Amino acid sequence: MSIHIQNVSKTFGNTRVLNNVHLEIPGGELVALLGPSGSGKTTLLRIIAGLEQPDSGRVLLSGEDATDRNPRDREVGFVFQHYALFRHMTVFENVAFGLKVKPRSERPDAHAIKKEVHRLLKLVQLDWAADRFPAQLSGGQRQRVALARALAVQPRVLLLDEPFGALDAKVREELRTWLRHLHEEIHVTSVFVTHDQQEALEVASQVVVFNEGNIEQVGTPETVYDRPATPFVYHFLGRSNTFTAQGKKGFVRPHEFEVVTEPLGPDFREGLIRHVHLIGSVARLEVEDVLDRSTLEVELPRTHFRALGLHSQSQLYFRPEQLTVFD
Ligand SMILES: Nc1ncnc2c1ncn2[C@@H]1O[C@H](COP(=O)(O)OP(=O)(O)OP(=O)(O)O)[C@@H](O)[C@H]1O
Repeated sequence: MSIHIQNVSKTFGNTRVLNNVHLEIPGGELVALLGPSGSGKTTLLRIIAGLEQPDSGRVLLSGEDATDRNPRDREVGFVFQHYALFRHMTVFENVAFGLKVKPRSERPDAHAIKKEVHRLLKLVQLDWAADRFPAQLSGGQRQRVALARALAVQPRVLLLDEPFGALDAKVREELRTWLRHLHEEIHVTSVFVTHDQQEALEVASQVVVFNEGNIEQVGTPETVYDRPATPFVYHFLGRSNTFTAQGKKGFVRPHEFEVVTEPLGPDFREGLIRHVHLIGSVARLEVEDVLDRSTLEVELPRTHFRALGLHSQSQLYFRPEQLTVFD
């Protein structure tokens, strides 16, 4: 199901949270709403769900105006950051809940419900946990139950609000990959809110970058990272240095420097390593630019760092391989 957001604005008190937002999400995409805290992502998600009304503008689902449609009639599934599972129900009962409360005319019989719940639990790889209670599961497992529960009513859109926000880094990473695979399997239009750049870039097919109630850019992860439309997008998506080369001021990402131990040409600058952080396979260096005494962040593969024989206080030469300039 496609989602069209047309000129949506929303104000709470004196704060304009969404400012004439326009967004088109084709059916079957996995879209990340990415932006800093308070930029309006959750509000837009709630407006799509029908949990919040826009002050102006429209929401179209599959091309039909759904702005005044009740949340129940929008066929959306919702997963929140804090797994809102029923604690007194088993995993099976939690997933079955949405099916059991359907009006009698639409409700599947007990046998069909059982079959469907087991199919969904297999999909989220938790079939073995059907008889457990939420308290007997890890955070990541509970979040997968929440997802199975949201999918049980066969939503045409899946909305996820910081679904992995409350989990530790390792589990988050596993669930990212898992969500991407799941989406490849079921292909339901999905929109998730995150303030984590890495998460958006790794999981989504399209990334929507928010800033203070405005959309700064919409594009594939590659596009928003490699061709940011605005300085905000550039800075929000990764670490950066301000750098002036040949009279042009621009930005350079830490890994976009070429580092050598001898000046190979006139465009190489001299630097001094002030500090070395070894982080996994990467060496992150604080480098003092001898020319203007500014400090730059430079990253290179640890193996390359070793091969150059560098260490703290070493002298080196560097030049940007890429300078991003905004007019
Ligand atoms: N029901 C409400 N009443 C009043 N203010 C609200 C309400 N909901 C949200 N806001 C305010 O609107 C702004 C945007 O909130 P929103 O939750 O959409 O941002 P967000 O980008 O999702 O941020 P976060 O990642 O922190 O959730 C915030 O300043 C928030 O305090």
